[in-house]
Amino acid sequence: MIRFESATKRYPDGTTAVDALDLEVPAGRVTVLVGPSGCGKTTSLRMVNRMVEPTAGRVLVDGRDVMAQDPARLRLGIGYVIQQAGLFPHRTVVDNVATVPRLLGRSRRDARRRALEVLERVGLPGAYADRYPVQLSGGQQQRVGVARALAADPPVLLMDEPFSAVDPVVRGQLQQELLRLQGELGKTIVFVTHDIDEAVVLGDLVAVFREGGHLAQVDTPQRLLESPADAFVADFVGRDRGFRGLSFVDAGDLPVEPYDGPVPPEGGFRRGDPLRQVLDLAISARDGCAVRLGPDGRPDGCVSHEAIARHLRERHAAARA
Ligand SMILES: Nc1ncnc2c1ncn2[C@@H]1O[C@H](COP(=O)(O)OP(=O)(O)OP(=O)(O)O)[C@@H](O)[C@H]1O
Repeated sequence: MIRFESATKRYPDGTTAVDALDLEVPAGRVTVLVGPSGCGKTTSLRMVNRMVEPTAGRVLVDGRDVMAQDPARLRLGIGYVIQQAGLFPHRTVVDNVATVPRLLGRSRRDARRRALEVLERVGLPGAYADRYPVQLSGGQQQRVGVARALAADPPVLLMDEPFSAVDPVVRGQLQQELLRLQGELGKTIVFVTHDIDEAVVLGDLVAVFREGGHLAQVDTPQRLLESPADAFVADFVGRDRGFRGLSFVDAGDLPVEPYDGPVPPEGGFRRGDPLRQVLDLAISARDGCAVRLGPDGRPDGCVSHEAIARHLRERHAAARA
């Protein structure tokens, strides 16, 4: 677990980059720091591995003040991924990834084996190993950056806008791959982005910063979308937050009506699917109904968008009661 205790960074020119940050980053989860440009996200992230040293307050990793630890040793347990991967251009992909295991004293052969193993994990099989970074696409370079950060198997991973330089489609793929990888590895990840959609997709917890290095709200994505703490957060999470919030609501207890038609061209939904998908299906269907599929893939009911709206009204009333 990482804990910021009134962590503050003031620069000599008088800029307060981070102002008395109190934040608990739970172990084994993804915590996203999000906010407009210049609000102190990167500075907060870099206080974890001592690339930036707090001028007041403390940052603890597993209960130990980072300032009491040797920076080089501290960083061996903390992977770091940055925008545009930051790869060594004159080293091959496999050598880029093998750098940290080599630093940790592994033999050349051992480090290479480990590098190939993590490259495979991030979706880059052996064929890419001996290429140079310039011979890879932006998305592939980012994967190498992630592989390099994972090579020493650190419990903590710091990721600073790692997917901002790639196009939206590749970005979506990288996000899904990170979630899959995290499902297997369970690292403690601190992820910086200025994109609230990315924050909501990736975060178990989302910390919204406002200008001046202040924390505006820390919550689960669902709570953030449903109950922003104030007008700043509401504005930052965006106007369609109500609709996006439905991504976190399960369609399991939607009341369905009998249906004996075929599977419609737009497809159907299943019990565990998010309500956002069901509502979208209902709105796009010609008759205004989303078809539910049973475990055998055959339709077993349908729900109209009016019924979904009623269900949501009842849900809100129950939450208020
Ligand atoms: N070395 C420095 N000296 C003075 N001010 C600095 C220094 N480094 C950063 N800052 C200021 O600290 C504030 C926070 O910067 P930081 O990089 O943490 O913001 P950020 O939220 O990560 O922004 P972005 O999304 O644009 O990367 C900014 O106002 C920045 O100009």
